[in-house]
Amino acid sequence: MHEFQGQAAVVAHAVEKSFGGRRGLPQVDVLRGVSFTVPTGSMVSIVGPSGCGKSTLLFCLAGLDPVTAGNVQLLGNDLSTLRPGALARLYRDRVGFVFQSYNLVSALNARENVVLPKRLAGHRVDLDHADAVLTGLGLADRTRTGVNRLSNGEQQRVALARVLANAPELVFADEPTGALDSAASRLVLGKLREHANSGRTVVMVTHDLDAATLADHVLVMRDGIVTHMLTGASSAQILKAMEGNAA
Ligand SMILES: Nc1ncnc2c1ncn2[C@@H]1O[C@H](COP(=O)(O)OP(=O)(O)OP(=O)(O)O)[C@@H](O)[C@H]1O
Repeated sequence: MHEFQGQAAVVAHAVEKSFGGRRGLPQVDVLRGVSFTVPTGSMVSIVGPSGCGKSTLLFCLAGLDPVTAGNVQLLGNDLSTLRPGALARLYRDRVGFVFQSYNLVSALNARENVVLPKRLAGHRVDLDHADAVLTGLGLADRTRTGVNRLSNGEQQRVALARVLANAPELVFADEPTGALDSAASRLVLGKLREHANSGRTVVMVTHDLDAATLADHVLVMRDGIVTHMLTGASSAQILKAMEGNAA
């Protein structure tokens, strides 16, 4: 169970993650043995009730938080042995993470936020390309606006543009439509779907079951485990799996 066919962009094997348990803090076991494979060129959604461990799983898969037990392979790299410099290079060249909290630089405008990773890496920056990516996300008239003057939904799209502008092989996105209205959500999801259609890989956490159906595969979680792995699922099928978990 929980195996997809195809070459793997991410492999999770018996992943466990606990917080606390030291200095008198109670131990919280958030991930309790999660195994699955994300095939290259696919889009995968992770759904489940609030607090079931979706964001924690995404951070562990992305190498941004160490696992307590088990193992993650990211684009063929074993995260348990990967040196910090190598992980930084993966993020510079091959992987992008869209944070739920955006993590934009508030003193810069939208286009400068988009080119910032390239600037920091000392690479040539292409502001016209940044504008084109922002325009594709409905932000044509916001490219030169300071991000501290943008709405939450606009900032969320700038954060996605910053990742997509680098065309990484693998994108992690934590609730990428959380602050968006339905029209902007459609734009964002369309771009993520396009990204996967071009042979790249997208792993997305979402509360929105309609959004989840755009993915090739849907992982349904409950209490730190993956209970269902659905392929080509409708929102009714996802809901049924989640309701089965709640019963
Ligand atoms: N650093 C931490 N220390 C202690 N507990 C944590 C920490 N991070 C997360 N948790 C706990 O882990 C559990 C899962 O959190 P997580 O954010 O992964 O859930 P989620 O499914 O993404 O929730 P939501 O849908 O509400 O965003 C929660 O009970 C949370 O309180």
